[in-house]
Amino acid sequence: MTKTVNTAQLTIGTRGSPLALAQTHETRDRLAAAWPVLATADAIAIQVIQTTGDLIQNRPLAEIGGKGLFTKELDDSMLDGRIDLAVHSMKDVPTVLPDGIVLPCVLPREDVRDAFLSLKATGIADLPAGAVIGTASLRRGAQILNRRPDLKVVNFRGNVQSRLRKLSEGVVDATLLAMAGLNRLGLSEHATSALEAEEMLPAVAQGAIGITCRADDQRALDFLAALNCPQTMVRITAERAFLLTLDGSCRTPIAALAEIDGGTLSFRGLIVSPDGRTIHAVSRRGSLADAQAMGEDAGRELIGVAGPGFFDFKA
Ligand SMILES: NCc1[nH]cc(CCC(=O)O)c1CC(=O)O
Repeated sequence: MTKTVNTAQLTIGTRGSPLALAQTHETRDRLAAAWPVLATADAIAIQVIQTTGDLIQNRPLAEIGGKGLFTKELDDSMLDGRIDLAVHSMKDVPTVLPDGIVLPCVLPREDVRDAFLSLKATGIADLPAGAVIGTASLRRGAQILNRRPDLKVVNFRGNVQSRLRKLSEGVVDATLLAMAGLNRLGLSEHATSALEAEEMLPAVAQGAIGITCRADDQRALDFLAALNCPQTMVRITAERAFLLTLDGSCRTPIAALAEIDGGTLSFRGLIVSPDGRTIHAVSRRGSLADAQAMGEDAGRELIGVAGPGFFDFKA
């Protein structure tokens, strides 16, 4: 059986931020390299779609609330058939996907660490007392306050470029950004240092790019199968199972990191109160095949330790 593939109709949907576009271009290039039929100039179209998270720039994400702030409009476009694939930062993808949409592919994971950026200090430890940290991330703010209760955490949003500008203007003394984003934008020279996981445990799925398609779109599933990185999939499966069990979003102070060492999967997770005073951590080791169960089990342990009301501060 032969089937003619209408390549001109493979359309990738993406947010319009420079980081989202860089990730989409990486995806397009990998598709073109894997599939000669996708290597011609107009074989792959890119469609920029604005999401609610892109529109609302002046409020903390935690306040806007709701899941899928950066994904809903892309999901709707895909279900309507206007796009075939959507490229996401996995960190922004809700743990439960909408009916009819699947995640068959994650690209090889970038640096998972958070970058520390400051013109005044080399790391969290040597910031002057009372220094102001700009971050919109409850996870980052709470972990910093846990170590340095004297620091002041202020809300700080916007894309990578605008945050770098505010840092140079002295609006804040330091900020944190994902190393992965800086690397993908070619801006890693702006990182003063990279924080190891012992000091700042990253967000669930930080540094991973995921590509979704319609569950019934066999052509898209075939194209994506060639791009999937199985190790990254195992790692984010454990981390997302942990997040799902804790019923958290990227707006709750939850952090997790799964790593593969030979045939062993090791998992670390934590939850922290927004003021940084209370931290509960968990770790697990096991086989790669148990990724999902390991994340769930670690999540249940933390619920048991912290009590079900731990996240009651949630909006
Ligand atoms: N929440 C926004 C977001 N989503 C993904 C990244 C960075 C890239 C990644 O983690 O894959 C960022 C910016 C940041 O946290 O600095």
